[in-house]
Amino acid sequence: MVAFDLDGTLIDSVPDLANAIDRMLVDEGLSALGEDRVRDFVGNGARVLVERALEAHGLATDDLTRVERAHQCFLAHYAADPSSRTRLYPGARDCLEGLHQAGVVVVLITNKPETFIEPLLSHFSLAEHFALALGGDSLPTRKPDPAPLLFAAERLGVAPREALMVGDSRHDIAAGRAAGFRTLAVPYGYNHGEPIARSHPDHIVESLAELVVAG
Ligand SMILES: O=C(O)COP(=O)(O)O
Ligand SMILES: [Mg+2]
Repeated sequence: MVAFDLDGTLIDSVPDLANAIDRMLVDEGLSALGEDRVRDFVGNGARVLVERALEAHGLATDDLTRVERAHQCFLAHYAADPSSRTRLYPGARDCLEGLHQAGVVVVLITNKPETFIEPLLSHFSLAEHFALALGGDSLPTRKPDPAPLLFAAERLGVAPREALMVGDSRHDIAAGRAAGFRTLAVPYGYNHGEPIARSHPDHIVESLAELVVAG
């Protein structure tokens, strides 16, 4: 079984995430931050993304009324336009098709809210590749907690040591290691501005086109 992360691994979604964050900020009377700033905030789900954008404006995130209003505002903007600027990374489709042809079970484990998974996978005609897709709010905990990975392995009857987690961020590598999966990282995604090598994944590939299925 191969478990893929979504944002920063299969799709370059920051242009649409940043657009929705910036629209939310303008609605809140704040200035837009732009893609380069927002890129480093992605990885721990929508609410944390919103909190980091507010913090970047020096606002305290213990104002729960403001955070919740901003969160709902971001979700509405992102729901209205989740894919028009988002691109599939080179090699992603070939990799998924190759795994499919090799008979490998593929699942999606993202920290993105579950509601956005289906529209994005449909937009890129990728839904058929995934036996299971879990979002950041599908279970009580999300990556770096191993729970979604272990849930997927159990649901599909796969031993964790026979599974591989593929991702772009330290949260993917930490979750994979904690679940007993092997880990493979791509260096082109979003990792809070840090090189993913610092997380010591078992493998790093420059492109998913290089992903070789072992065993
Ligand atoms: O939405 C996020 O924060 C990150 O999503 P990902 O887990 O697919 O990278
Ligand atoms: Mg990611």
